[in-house]
Amino acid sequence: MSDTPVLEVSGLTVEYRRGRKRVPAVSDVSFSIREGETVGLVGESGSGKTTIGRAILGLVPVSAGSIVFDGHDVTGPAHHARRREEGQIRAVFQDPYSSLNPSLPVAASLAEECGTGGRSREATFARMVDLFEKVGLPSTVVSSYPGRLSGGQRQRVAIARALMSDPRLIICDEPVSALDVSVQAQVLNLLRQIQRVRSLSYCFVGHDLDVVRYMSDWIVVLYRGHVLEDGPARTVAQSPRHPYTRALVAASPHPVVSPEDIATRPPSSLNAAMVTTGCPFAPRCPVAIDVCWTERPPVCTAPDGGKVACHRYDPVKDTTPTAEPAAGGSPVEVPAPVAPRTR
Ligand SMILES: Nc1ncnc2c1ncn2[C@@H]1O[C@H](COP(=O)(O)OP(=O)(O)OP(=O)(O)O)[C@@H](O)[C@H]1O
Repeated sequence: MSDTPVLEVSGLTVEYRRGRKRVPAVSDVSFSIREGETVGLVGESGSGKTTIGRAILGLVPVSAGSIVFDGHDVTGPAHHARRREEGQIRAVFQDPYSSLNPSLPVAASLAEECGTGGRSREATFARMVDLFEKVGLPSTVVSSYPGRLSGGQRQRVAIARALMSDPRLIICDEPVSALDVSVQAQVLNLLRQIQRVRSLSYCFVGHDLDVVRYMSDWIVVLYRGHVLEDGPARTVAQSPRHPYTRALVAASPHPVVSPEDIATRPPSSLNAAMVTTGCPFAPRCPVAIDVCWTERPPVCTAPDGGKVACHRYDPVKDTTPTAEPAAGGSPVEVPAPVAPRTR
């Protein structure tokens, strides 16, 4: 794996319009992806994972921060056009069926979407057959209609399609969530195998920490658009520092709280207050203390380069407490904030 960052995301903030309001979906997110590396974005529904992927793909406007790909600023749709045309950043989404034209054979659908790149029809067709073989599909699939393919085959087609332009980075957004468990491992292993051969970089989006851990070198844990923790995948999954990550690990393979729970949770005035002042996880944190409701947590750097945004992080013990604080208890000594840095 090279040390060269292929992608550098710094202070990314994305807001969506809801009526007259602009609501932040992603706030001040920073991470980098090196050549041949996989960075996993994990968090429950609504944490901003897909929005980050879409911002990298240039599909949503960026309110603040920057996205640098291969040394070039590609922040926002306009700056991104050239890289997108060159196909250097591609995506594999959860539902491959939605992006295949059901009324066209697979080959025609792919040629229509990806273009021929200056190649003849025959050469394009031959390249598809070659890529299909590499992703474990029979060559007959090129002339099949999408509706005739299994979910696993369709996802393999989506992977082949992403590879058509020889990309350097692929955004894998929940690529196995819609597949049978028996097929999930096959597709994940295929992605890993392709990565090894091509030194591809992945930004792997998922809500299942086990899957994200399996695929990633580095994991970024998101909660309501904020990074609560990041670090080497093994550390985050096996020795989580943040109370939220600990809850995610304990609940894996299911998120700590179901999406339905979040959707039906009434927004209290306390919740509303914490959005602008305290830690976003405070309303659900088992070890939150007064300061967690009123002040943004400092971003502390752990010994292995990982970061944790938590008032209760103890840099000496390199952990956060797991028990409820005693009534009126005071926080552990909080280290001076360390500016987030890309690795
Ligand atoms: N087009 C949009 N317009 C307005 N709000 C949006 C839009 N897309 C996403 N959001 C909001 O932005 C926040 C982050 O959504 P996002 O889909 O990025 O999260 P996620 O972690 O990928 O969730 P999921 O796993 O359910 O896809 C959510 O509150 C969501 O409701």
